[in-house]
Amino acid sequence: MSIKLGVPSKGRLMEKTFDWFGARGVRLTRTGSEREYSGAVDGVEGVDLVLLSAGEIPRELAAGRIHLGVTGTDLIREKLVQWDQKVEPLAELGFGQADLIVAVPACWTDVNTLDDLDAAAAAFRERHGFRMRIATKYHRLIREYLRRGGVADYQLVDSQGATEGTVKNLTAEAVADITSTGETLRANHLKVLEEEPVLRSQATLFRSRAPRLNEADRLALRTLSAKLHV
Ligand SMILES: Nc1ncnc2c1ncn2[C@@H]1O[C@H](COP(=O)(O)OP(=O)(O)OP(=O)(O)O)[C@@H](O)[C@H]1O
Ligand SMILES: O=P(O)(O)OC[C@H]1O[C@H](OP(=O)(O)OP(=O)(O)O)[C@H](O)[C@@H]1O
Repeated sequence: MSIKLGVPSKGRLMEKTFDWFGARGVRLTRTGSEREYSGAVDGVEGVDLVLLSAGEIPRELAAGRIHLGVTGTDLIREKLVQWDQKVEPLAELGFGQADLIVAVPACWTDVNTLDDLDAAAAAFRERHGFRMRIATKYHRLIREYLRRGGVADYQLVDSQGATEGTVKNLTAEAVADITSTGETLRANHLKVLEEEPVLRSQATLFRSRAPRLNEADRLALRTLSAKLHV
């Protein structure tokens, strides 16, 4: 066996993850053609690179199919029930920072807080005969947040991407999504509720609590952890 390190297979998270490891003397590279999902780890023996969708890394860590993994804290908390029993955060990587927020149309001038949203949701149901739709891919986190915030009369509709477009497309009245610069929200005439974010997320290196390691793997993991100072 060997230690398996899961990292995002594309985009900004992949590049910045490669840079973060590289700065600590562990070189991650993609091997093969541009479209082939295989990679290599130089600088430490007994560690394999596994390129995965950021969204699948939580599940792979929980199952113990990878020993270490880089992904956003938002995805860990959304996808793993009792996440802290399944994975341990080893280091925040200082990129991929984004807030999970709830946003409503900017023209809803009297809706600025969760209390306002609750009132608007009740009025919406009264008027339209169905519950206000909030588009998101963060079903568990948002349901829990709205329950704690006392918002009741709503329904979640699933949106796996381009979530801010759902309001214009008339498939939702509000959205709950990740934002960093706020540009996508502004461009789609949405405003964030004046509340603490549901969650502040960033890219983080996690260790799986699942696998039992043999002596060689334990040594490889110790060597890697020492290099990374985690
Ligand atoms: N605009 C952003 N700025 C910073 N981080 C972001 C931004 N959008 C998303 N992220 C973070 O990037 C991580 C991956 O996001 P997402 O699940 O959207 O990945 P993806 O690029 O669609 O990949 P995949 O579809 O392969 O899972 C999440 O942890 C998320 O918080
Ligand atoms: O606040 P901003 O800086 O504008 O960033 C926010 C956007 O970034 C993410 O989308 P991504 O680009 O990952 O595409 P997606 O819609 O497919 O998730 C997120 O879902 C928002 O749409």
